[in-house]
Amino acid sequence: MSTILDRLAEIIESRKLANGGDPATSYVSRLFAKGDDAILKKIGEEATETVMAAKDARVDGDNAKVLYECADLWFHSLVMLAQFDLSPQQVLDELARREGLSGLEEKAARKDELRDAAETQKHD
Ligand SMILES: N=c1c2ncn([C@@H]3O[C@H](COP(=O)(O)OP(=O)(O)OP(=O)(O)O)[C@@H](O)[C@H]3O)c2ncn1[C@@H]1O[C@H](COP(=O)(O)O)[C@@H](O)[C@H]1O
Repeated sequence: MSTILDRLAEIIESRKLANGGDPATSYVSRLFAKGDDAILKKIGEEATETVMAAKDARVDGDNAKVLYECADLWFHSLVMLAQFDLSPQQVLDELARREGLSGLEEKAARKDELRDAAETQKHD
């Protein structure tokens, strides 16, 4: 059974100009026609709006606005993934790969790697 992420990704893919998408009738095609900068600008805007909604929710208790803005952010992230020929499944696979790996352990391992790389450079 396909998920909403798969179905949306499929619709978004069909909106690419190369697949017959029409900027006159489709918001997504319009974004593709504008290109990288317009898509990335939307991600920045939607991320900021999500942060602002979350901050406001702590004051006015309107958690629904957080959901609404987060949906906008996820949606535009799907458009960005399609622009780079990536799929939501690949993001889910990356999350699955990280399953059970503590963020703190991963961070410590990354620091060790950086330290080792710096040591190697010093001795080169
Ligand atoms: N899920 C969405 C979706 N979520 C948000 N949006 C649009 O994203 C935009 C969000 O931008 P803002 O909140 O900043 O509002 P705005 O001021 O209108 O935006 P801009 O003028 O800056 O573009 C709005 O125009 C929303 O309508 C979406 N547009 C489309 N979809 C899905 O994508 C499908 C294909 O859409 P079309 O390509 O338009 O047919 C649709 O059937 C939906 O399933």
